[in-house]
Amino acid sequence: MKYRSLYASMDPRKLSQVMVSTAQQRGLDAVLRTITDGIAQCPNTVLTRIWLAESDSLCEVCRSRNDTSDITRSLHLVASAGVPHDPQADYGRLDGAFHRFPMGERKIGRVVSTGEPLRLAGLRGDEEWIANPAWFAHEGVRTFAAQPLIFRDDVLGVLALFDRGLLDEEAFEWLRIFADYAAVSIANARAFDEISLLRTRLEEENLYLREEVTAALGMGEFVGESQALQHVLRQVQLVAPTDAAVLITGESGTGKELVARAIHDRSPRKDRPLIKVNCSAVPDALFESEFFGHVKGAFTGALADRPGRFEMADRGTLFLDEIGEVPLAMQAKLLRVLQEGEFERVGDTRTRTVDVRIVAATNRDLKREVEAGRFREDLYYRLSVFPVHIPPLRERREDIPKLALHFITQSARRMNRRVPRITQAVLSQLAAHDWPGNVRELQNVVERAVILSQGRSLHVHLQPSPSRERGVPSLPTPSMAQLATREELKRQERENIVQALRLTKGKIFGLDGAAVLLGMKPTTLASRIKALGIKKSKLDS
Ligand SMILES: Nc1ncnc2c1ncn2[C@@H]1O[C@H](COP(=O)(O)OP(=O)(O)OP(=O)(O)O)[C@@H](O)[C@H]1O
Repeated sequence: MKYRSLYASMDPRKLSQVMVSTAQQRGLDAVLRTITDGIAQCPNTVLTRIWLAESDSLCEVCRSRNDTSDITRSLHLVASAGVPHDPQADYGRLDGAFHRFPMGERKIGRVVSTGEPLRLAGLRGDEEWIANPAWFAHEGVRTFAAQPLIFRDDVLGVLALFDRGLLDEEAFEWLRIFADYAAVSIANARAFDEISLLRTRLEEENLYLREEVTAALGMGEFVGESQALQHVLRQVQLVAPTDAAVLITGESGTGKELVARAIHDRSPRKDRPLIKVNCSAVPDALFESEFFGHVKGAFTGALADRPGRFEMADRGTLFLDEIGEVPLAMQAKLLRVLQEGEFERVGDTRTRTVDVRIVAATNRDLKREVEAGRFREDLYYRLSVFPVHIPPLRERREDIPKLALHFITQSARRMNRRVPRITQAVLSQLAAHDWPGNVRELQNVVERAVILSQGRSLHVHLQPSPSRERGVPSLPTPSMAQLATREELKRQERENIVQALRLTKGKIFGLDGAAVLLGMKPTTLASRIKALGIKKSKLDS
């Protein structure tokens, strides 16, 4: 048997290369493999192995063997590599006879329990402690060396080496330095794995919560078929896949946030977060920290480092609601991050970079704000690359019945109640109202009405709408005080049904059918339609 140079084991240059390669790895498995594969390349190495102290339940091999009875820590073989004489032998296997050692048992266990290294050079192969003398002889093992892997006074495990050379003191010292370095890498890799796991868990949780919130608030679903809303939706489809900044304008409660979410959800950034800043809710003095974060001690109350909204939205979308409320001094800093993607946390000198798509919204006339000198013109143009305007509800009254029905169903479901009936009269009332608070006001009014209805017909209480006085057309409302002849009543009933059928596009059954609007059983309505000779084909006239 021909051996390589006896004293060339643990070549320091080779070891330092392995250290560099190890530093480039992140996860624990990769770090362990890099260490053992690296040492296996040193001259004379037969086999090198790492055992780490952990409980059986954390060990994959023990779990797969259903051998997780011992809940205390023992040593588990986690990495192995070598250069066998027999090319068929697999020295990378982890599940062999020496997979697990109880603490303190045999040489490996004792190195860990004492924290003392061990070097046994000049072995003959017949020493009493050797478990497999035939293997020692076959491989020509002359040295067994083991270094504890110690990180911050904690013995993590052991790095062991079976070598064909006579490992001298100096080489053994190199192995100790290497083991210290390996222990730090292992501890860091474990921390990295834990952080990755937590991050994945947080991302999953975040996704779950976002879906829950979306479902609970009925977000993401646009209701309404008016030309105006369809135009908005077409703009959303167009701009969403790009990275262009969007400025959404419209009165309060028109659905600006809904549009912002729709843009994000239809964009390539949809798997990253949409972070919202309500600029009207941030005190002037805290804007900078809110946007860019701060470092510990930057100001009174800055007890720890904190990332700002820009960092949180990295690779996602930042929704700046009420952008018109951002103070002038802050606008310059905002412009810089929009132009260069760079900023510093408050109290920090390090410049950070982010990749954020901006969607801003305002109910102010931002152009007028620019003219009045309250909003920077350059920032205005940066933000309004693609403007989207949502008209107020009073300019798209045809959306009101559908929206009302949508909110009735949604509220009833949320409150675990039967969906109350809504009559034509109530619908007329809603359609005629001016809705200064727009869709949100409609939603609130309907929600309140659903609570009061207790599962019966829906009644709403609205302040008289000024629109009536201005002669905005409303749906006919039958008056109880009016006396009518049989013929008039029949005509009114006919008109009423025709009106309801027009609103539902001829649909009788279902939650969005005319029967619900009229508060009738669908079968009764169907027979009335027949009796009154109403033809669906004539509804448009
Ligand atoms: N077309 C629509 N279909 C369904 N729901 C809508 C629609 N438009 C708005 N809403 C709902 O109305 C409520 C108000 O909408 P949103 O918060 O998006 O308005 P906003 O314009 O951002 O309001 P503000 O200016 O006060 O921030 C939300 O619950 C939203 O889901």
